[in-house]
Amino acid sequence: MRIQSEFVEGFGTLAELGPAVSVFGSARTRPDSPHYRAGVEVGRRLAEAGFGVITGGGPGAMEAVNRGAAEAGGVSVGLGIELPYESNFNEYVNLGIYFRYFFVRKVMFLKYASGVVALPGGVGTMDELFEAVTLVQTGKLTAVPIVMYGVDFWAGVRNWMGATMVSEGYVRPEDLELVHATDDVEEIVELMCAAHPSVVAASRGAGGSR
Ligand SMILES: C/C(=C\CNc1ncnc2c1ncn2[C@@H]1O[C@H](COP(=O)(O)O)[C@@H](O)[C@H]1O)CO
Repeated sequence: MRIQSEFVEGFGTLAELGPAVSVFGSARTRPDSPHYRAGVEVGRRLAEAGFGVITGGGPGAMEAVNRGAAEAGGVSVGLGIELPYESNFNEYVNLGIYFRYFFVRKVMFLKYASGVVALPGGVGTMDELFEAVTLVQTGKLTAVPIVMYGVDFWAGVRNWMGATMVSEGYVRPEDLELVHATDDVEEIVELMCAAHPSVVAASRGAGGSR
């Protein structure tokens, strides 16, 4: 059965991955944009700190993050998705798996994530980000840092959650603290390192930059 084989292949391939951060973001981010440059920096700094990256393996922000990680010598995972039109891994993926089913792929994004970062994006990015928030909020996923990169970009969502969801009683105020927002790539790396001190120690032992 195709669904079962996708789970088996995903678990089998990723089980030995080591610490990695799942990074989501728009397929449409242009290579000449500040958000693409930020994605490259996120990938590069996470790799230097000892974390692999996991993206959707596609273009835009996914490519940027894979590029930064691969160029820094890190593990650069792409979880590709079969789409009605042709889609390939971006050239910076060095460990790739293809999925037909979004829901199987989403399990893989989070089961192997030591943290989650959302770069600016559209509905796909929102879906992946809020899946992570929901699983941590409900205790189905061990709490890991979840970061929105781009304070201005995400401000509307964050403000609405506070002003409407919390005040209507649909979200607990403390649940807002599950998600950090920053414009600083170093803060992302610090959050991941603080949550996973063993990665920092191993990275130092291997001659890493931290
Ligand atoms: C639309 C374009 C390419 C689509 N290719 C994708 N390949 C892999 N993963 C994708 C793709 N499109 C969306 N995703 C997933 O959703 C997130 C981005 O969605 P958004 O709506 O663009 O924010 C991303 O994290 C992927 O996991 C253009 O060439």
